[in-house]
Amino acid sequence: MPTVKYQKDETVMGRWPGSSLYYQVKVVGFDSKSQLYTVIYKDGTELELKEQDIRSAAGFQLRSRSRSRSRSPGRRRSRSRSPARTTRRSSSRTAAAVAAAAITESAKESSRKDAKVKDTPEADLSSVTKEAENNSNNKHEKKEENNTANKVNEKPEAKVDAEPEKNQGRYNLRRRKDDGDAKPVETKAEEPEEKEAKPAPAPTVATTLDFGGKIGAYFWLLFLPAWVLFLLLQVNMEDPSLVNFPPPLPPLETLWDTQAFGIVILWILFQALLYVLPVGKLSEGMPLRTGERLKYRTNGFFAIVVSALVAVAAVYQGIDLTYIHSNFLQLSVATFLISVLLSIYLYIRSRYVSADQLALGGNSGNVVYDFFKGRELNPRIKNFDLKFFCEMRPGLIGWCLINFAMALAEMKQQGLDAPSYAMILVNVFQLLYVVDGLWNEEAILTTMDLMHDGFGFMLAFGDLVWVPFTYTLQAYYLVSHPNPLSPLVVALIVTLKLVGFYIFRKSNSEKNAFRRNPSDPTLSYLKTIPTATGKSLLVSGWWGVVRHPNYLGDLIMALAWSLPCGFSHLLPWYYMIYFIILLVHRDSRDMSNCRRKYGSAWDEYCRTVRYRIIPRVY
Ligand SMILES: NC(=O)C1=CN([C@@H]2O[C@H](COP(=O)(O)OP(=O)(O)OC[C@H]3O[C@@H](n4cnc5c(N)ncnc54)[C@H](OP(=O)(O)O)[C@@H]3O)[C@@H](O)[C@H]2O)C=CC1
Ligand SMILES: CC(C)CCC[C@@H](C)[C@H]1CC=C2C3=C(CC[C@@]21C)[C@@]1(C)CC[C@H](O)C(C)(C)[C@@H]1CC3
Repeated sequence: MPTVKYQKDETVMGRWPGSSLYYQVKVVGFDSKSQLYTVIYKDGTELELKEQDIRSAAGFQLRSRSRSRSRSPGRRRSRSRSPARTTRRSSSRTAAAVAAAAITESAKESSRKDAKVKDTPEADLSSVTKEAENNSNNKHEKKEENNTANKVNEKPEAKVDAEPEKNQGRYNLRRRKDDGDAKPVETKAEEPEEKEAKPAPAPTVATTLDFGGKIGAYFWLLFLPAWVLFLLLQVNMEDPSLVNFPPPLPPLETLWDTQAFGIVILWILFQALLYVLPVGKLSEGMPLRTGERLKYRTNGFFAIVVSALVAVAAVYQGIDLTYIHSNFLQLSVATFLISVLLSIYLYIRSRYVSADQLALGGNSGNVVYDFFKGRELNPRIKNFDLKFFCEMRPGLIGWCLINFAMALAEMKQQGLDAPSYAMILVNVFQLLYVVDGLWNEEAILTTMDLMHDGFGFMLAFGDLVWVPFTYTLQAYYLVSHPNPLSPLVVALIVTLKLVGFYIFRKSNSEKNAFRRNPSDPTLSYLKTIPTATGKSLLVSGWWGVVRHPNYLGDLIMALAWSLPCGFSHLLPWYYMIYFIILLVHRDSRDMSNCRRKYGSAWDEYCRTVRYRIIPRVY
């Protein structure tokens, strides 16, 4: 690296993304194209930093022991702490607040003592921790070794970042061992120093390819639709056993039905209309890399109530909803076509958006992989958020409508006056799940899909086809495979469902409330681990039991959905099996994302909370 400021193997101070904290790092390389330095932290975390976020080690001066002794005890304690320590939240100070305090206090102090500090680039954490600890009633008693690196807060930085999360975009976080063969497709020229307050777009490059990478993307693109077709053919059979493989294929021309296509289009338009109505709350999403917070119309509960009223009115008007049962294959093919067209549109438009609008994972440079995974994080047509809409409306509410139609089909086919217990349980359980999701619609804004994943084929197909046409298999199965249940069994299954629901709801609400307002007084009893990004991790409460308590609750509920169908066939257990695979994979995706984001703080969390989903088992 002949013409660059910092040399390979040089030890320097690198700013941690989104904060004004500097750590000792080693320069590993420099990319002249992107003008980024690759640096490695002591804990092995590798980042790419701009030159302006690196300082020479000599420019920093760690506070000497003798000097620190003259300070208040609160100040002294703070310096020995690592970014990955466990703290008790008393008066609700969290890492975000600590980081904010670090920034604002250090800015205030630097202007107050301008004359004194101007030419003394001295490292200082005291102003940060003073405010933080005062606010937490000095309960931060636990001393821990700094297992990341020597952390210091550069005092005389005039343009400190008021919102840590705003700055994430300037860095490309990756671990050395995760390096894939992905090529950077879009990087942005370095912005001048003066623009630091408004962060530059992210050099969004997918370095870790999920789902088996490029080859995997080809596989999933072919396999997922074929699998849905297989399931739908299977459930139509009298004996849907794997022994009867392959199920007989209907003539191809019968798969297409223009009326079915029209019905699906009308349904999506109807849901879109309900979504844009100025009814309900406008909720703010999590801060994006640019610092912006998008607004979402969270009127999902209103949408499902109106949809239910329309469905019931339609039945009273003599419209035969069992059409859905008898034309299930045709409806699914029509929806599949729409999801493919939508994915193509999404991919094309993603080629024209700026780098800071891309998701970190779907930008590998490989067309097929990016088409599958999705490139753009929040594709919108004006205020109409396509990802949010597809995830929460047509498919999710369609799931309930289809279940309802299956109950009517069961009554018709079995000659019943009312649906069977099993059908009622499946309908009510899944309706509760969807209604709960829509009632707490705001909580979706802190989930992986909304915050991190791009919108491409996987989610478009998942939301529009996978959810309504495979999550309804239990109800479909019951139409022609009755399974009588005794009241005791019903009671046991209901209890199981309620237990699962309680865990699911409580844990999701706890995390959502914490992410939305880390200072929420109702959460002040919880312990947290601050991270160097400014966000904290919950380490007690539900998130202290296992690392994904919400998945645990969801799995228990899935069990309660399959049990009413009995044990005669594997098909109604398909959801349970698929869901275990999905959540285990999702958990490991989330683990590596969080490991990359939070470095040693995440390791600390994993050491404290040892199990992923099931306590003492997994
Ligand atoms: N029925 C279905 O088909 C499916 C249902 N689901 C359900 O959807 C819900 C959302 O799931 P999903 O989006 O996968 O993930 P989560 O809602 O579990 O979100 C994971 C994120 O939470 C944050 N986080 C993780 N640990 C902590 C902690 N200790 N303290 C604070 N924040 C933490 C991290 O984000 P950050 O730190 O960046 O905020 C992490 O990336 C779940 O209930 C799941 O069961 C999911 C998939 C399919
Ligand atoms: C096609 C692939 C193999 C898998 C695609 C996965 C998607 C179907 C799921 C990814 C995350 C989802 C969520 C829900 C539905 C399924 C998908 C889209 C969810 C909306 C269901 C209702 C819940 O209450 C929820 C927590 C809001 C769920 C959020 C995640």
